[in-house]
Amino acid sequence: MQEDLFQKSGQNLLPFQGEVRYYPDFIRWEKASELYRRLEKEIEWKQEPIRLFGKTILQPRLTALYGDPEKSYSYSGITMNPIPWNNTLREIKFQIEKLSMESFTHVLLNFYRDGKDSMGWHRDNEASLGRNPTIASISLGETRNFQLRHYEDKKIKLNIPLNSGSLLIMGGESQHFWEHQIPKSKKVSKGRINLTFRKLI
Ligand SMILES: O=C(O)CCC(=O)C(=O)O
Ligand SMILES: [Fe+2]
Repeated sequence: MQEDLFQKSGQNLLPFQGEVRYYPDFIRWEKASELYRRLEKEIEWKQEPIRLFGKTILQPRLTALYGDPEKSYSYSGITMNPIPWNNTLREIKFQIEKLSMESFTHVLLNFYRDGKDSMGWHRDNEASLGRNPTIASISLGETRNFQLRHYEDKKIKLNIPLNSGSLLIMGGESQHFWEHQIPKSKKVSKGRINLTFRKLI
């Protein structure tokens, strides 16, 4: 019983081969709503084309990259040049770095306008992230399901509903052995903003 009190957040949710830690109440609810409203307005959202199986399609969500100006970030056949940090993002970065004791150089932002927006199965395993990257992910707005499955045995699956104000930290070997996605949802009609803080080396 007692132990439950201390395990509400931060314990490793993966059974093996990596770490995924969830902090459901990292930002309190009213503050999370305020940050959502600010970021919806302030961020230079774009719908980027990507190459998938030899075809060019538009991503089913809006994105933006902010961060230290000297490094660009390439994934799924696109290269993004970062926009310099703004105050809202700097404030969130500061709080995450304090909790995780890691430092981050960039944040990739995703805006899922409604349940039709999504992100398919992938691993964040670009060489520019280093061997065992720590990725810190903030959720604001509507709750969406974050699904993980083992890369080799795809039957091993986890579902984590990410609520507004939550922080999810992926680390260790997780990007080698686990892939993740945000599936489409018929139940969701409002927006969710996600921020994934990364360290590019
Ligand atoms: O929206 C999310 O929670 C996941 C985002 C993600 O996986 C990514 O940006 O690589
Ligand atoms: Fe990802």
